[in-house]
Amino acid sequence: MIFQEAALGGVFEISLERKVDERGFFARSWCRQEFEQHGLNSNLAQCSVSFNSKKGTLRGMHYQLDGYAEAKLVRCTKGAIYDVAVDMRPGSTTFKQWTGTELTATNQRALYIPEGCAHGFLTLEDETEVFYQISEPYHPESARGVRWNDPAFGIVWPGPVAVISDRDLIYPDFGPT
Ligand SMILES: Cc1cn([C@H]2C[C@H](O)[C@@H](COP(=O)(O)OP(=O)(O)O[C@H]3O[C@@H](C)C(=O)[C@@H](O)[C@H]3O)O2)c(=O)[nH]c1=O
Repeated sequence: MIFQEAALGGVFEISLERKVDERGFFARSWCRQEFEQHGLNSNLAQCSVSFNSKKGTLRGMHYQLDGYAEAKLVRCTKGAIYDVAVDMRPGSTTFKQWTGTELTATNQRALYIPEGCAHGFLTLEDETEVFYQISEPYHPESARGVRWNDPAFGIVWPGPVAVISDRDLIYPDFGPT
């Protein structure tokens, strides 16, 4: 696997290192040892699939509170997404900054999002499937979110939002509580 750290501390773009032959290729998509060598969280509590019927579906921006904070490895197995992480770690040098990248079934790239970052994506095609590996169990009581268009973060999305859950639509502006 090829690890490239993003501008947001601890976020990595991970590409496949393909071993190509006449049949196609073989490539490792997750490896505990390589994750540990790069200082990434190698715990794996669950894998999940998110299917999105329509282009312009936005899910996010989600995170879980300390104690249940998740590291996520996100991959697009059908279609295409613009995948975004926002740094929600007070004290981090990149607090409130964001990074985004296109993950597609064709580029086969994954994004690693560390604990303390909010995560979300916008689908760029109909019938897009996203595959997650997540380090911690789902704990809805600890789930939190920030709004996709909150000016506190200024995320620049590559297209309009057509489908979004009621919950994700109404997160209040981020600020001191
Ligand atoms: C996230 C999650 C949801 N669910 C259930 C709750 C609900 O009935 C249904 C849909 O849940 P949600 O509306 O929270 O799904 P969704 O909005 O797709 O939530 C996901 O968004 C992206 C951006 C992430 O980063 C994920 O970690 C997760 O938070 O699935 C689980 O059973 N386990 C899980 O781990």
